[in-house]
Amino acid sequence: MTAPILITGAAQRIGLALVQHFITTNQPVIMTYRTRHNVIHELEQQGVTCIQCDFSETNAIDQLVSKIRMRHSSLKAVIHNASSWDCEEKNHNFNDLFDSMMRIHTKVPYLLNLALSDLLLAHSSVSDIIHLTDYVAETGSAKHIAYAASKAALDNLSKSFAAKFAPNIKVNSIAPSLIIFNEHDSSEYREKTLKKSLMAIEPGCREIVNSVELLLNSNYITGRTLPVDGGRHLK
Ligand SMILES: NC(=O)C1=CN([C@@H]2O[C@H](COP(=O)(O)OP(=O)(O)OC[C@H]3O[C@@H](n4cnc5c(N)ncnc54)[C@H](OP(=O)(O)O)[C@@H]3O)[C@@H](O)[C@H]2O)C=CC1
Ligand SMILES: Nc1nc2c(c(=O)[nH]1)N=C([C@H](O)[C@@H](O)CO)CN2
Repeated sequence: MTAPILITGAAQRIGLALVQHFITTNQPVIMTYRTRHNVIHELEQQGVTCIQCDFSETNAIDQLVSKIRMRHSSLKAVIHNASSWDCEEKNHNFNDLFDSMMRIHTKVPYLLNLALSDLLLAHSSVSDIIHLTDYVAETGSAKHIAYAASKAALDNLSKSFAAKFAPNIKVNSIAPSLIIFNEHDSSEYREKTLKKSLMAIEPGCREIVNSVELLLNSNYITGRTLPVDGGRHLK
């Protein structure tokens, strides 16, 4: 029985694209969702283990880990995708904003990596941890200050955990810039955002699927950050 891949926050967009990709490759998947989107039923019908989990709740991590342990004795990979793109302009309670950003983007991956490390080590070959960070982890963001700081902390976890778990577990970050817009994004915002990168396109989720597969298929890349940003750093 092939060990499953765990993907957090995978009921929509990039996380869902990863789940749907692994279904096509017959790779078992455990996914977490906060909101039970309509797609969840379909995923369950396709054999995906779907676990409801709101990481803002105190016991969420312990409950998730125990549910995983009840069914599985090893894991092929853990992909930390769950995220909240919140900002100071929308949330003026800066104390809460900072704590929620750090919790979902840094504390949850940190605690899950430590709690699940024995299942990753039990995998029959080298396993993987992949953190979805962000281009702004490197540059900062005046409009998403706490968000960017939390993603920078998440990126730093890749270095520490890579050193701690080598050679049995590879640990890397993927740092995207624009991958997919949100439905509510205005045409002005879209136009402005597209101009931020050299490629000037909205690449779509396949870019992240390809990046995840590259890391999973490597025997040598660890402790690194894979930038997926259309050359934004050269604009
Ligand atoms: N989309 C893009 O262009 C870019 C994305 N990224 C990163 O890539 C990853 C995927 O991005 P994208 O698909 O846009 O992500 P989304 O903004 O669509 O969020 C993904 C999921 O995270 C879940 N989530 C949010 N907060 C919590 C929580 N407290 N507990 C549990 N789940 C939670 C959401 O659940 P719910 O459905 O209930 O809201 C959502 O389904 C993220 O880490 C993001 O930061 C980085 C740069 C660009
Ligand atoms: N959790 C999320 N994080 C990010 C999103 C998103 O929709 N959800 N979107 C972006 C932007 O695409 C940005 O990269 C370009 O404006 C960043 N992070």
